[in-house]
Amino acid sequence: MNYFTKLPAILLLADGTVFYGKAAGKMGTTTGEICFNTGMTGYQEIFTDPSYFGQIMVTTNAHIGNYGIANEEVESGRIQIAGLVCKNYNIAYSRKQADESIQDYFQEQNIVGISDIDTRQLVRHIRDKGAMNAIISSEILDLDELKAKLDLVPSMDGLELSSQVTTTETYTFGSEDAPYRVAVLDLGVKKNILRNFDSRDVYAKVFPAKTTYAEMEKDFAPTGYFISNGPGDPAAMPYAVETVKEILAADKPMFGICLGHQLLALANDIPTQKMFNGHRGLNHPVKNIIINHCEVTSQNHGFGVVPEAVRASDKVEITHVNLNDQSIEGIRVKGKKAFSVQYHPESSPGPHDSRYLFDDFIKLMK
Ligand SMILES: NC(=O)CC[C@H](N)C(=O)O
Repeated sequence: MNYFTKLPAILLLADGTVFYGKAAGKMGTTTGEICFNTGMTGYQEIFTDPSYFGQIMVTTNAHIGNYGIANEEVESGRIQIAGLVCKNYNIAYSRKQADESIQDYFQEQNIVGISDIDTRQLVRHIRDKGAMNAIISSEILDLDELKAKLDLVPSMDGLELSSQVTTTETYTFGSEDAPYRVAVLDLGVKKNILRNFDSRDVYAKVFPAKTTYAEMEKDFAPTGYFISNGPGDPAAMPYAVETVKEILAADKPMFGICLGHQLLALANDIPTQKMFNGHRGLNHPVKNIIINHCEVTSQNHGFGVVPEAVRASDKVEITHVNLNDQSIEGIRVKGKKAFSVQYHPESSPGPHDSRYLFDDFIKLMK
């Protein structure tokens, strides 16, 4: 795309609302569940977070692309969002350290976007109407045709997506002679989680989503297990719930983040539910009720554990609560070495308040 020519594009929501904007990224059509992230920075980390697979991302920060793309600043090997909706899509960038422009990056990876959208109006609309599917196109400008395509897109509710983003082969991260060995069940793991392990003397081995507990034990004999973040509906992942149950039965140290938290709840008979609107941003206040301390957290989830079921459970206790909506942000399993949080302590991007949870996991493995 020439810097000066902006071609038309359309964003159609499942409730029939239409936004007209300009083509960004690859010319084409894309679909997914629309969601918004309120972070003021870290767009590249957001684009490459596998938890966003299948979702069209609305960025509320007014400028996207303005500091360019740096090859190192990724959370996985590729862009995972299904599409981008933004206000100012900046092809020119300011940072000397950047390797390329957002436009080259999106074109290389076949990502379709739309810019020049009033994202404040759009976000207020989604906030009031709740999560829904959407379609972006810069090639089909006929609304009936777009609607027909959008009608075919499955709901995120009930969708298993981890098997589409997980590694196909096992790989290791960190130094082989590190004192702790963690088996990572890769449901869509972010690189910064592995970096946080490495910096704490952990040798991690990453396993495909459908690896069983027995296979991980036999192959790696880990000191502890990590259940990763990832996309999709946790209730559609009985295979992973089974693995978590087996790790619990063997009473191995276990830490879960986000999707991993939801699976730890499911393994303790606590159901999960789709949220009206997810939590996605870098400034969500969470209270650690064990030490009576507030953390500002990085979040990205569209499902949650059912709070009443957690409160009624005699198997788990609540460790963290969201101060905006009182949702359950952390649990630990009574009598076991297992705990989890709904938010992202590795926070890439985001504040580092919650990194102590990685240290807590190390203590459990000591
Ligand atoms: N970041 C994550 O692990 C997200 C978990 C789950 N897919 C959700 O949207 O709630």
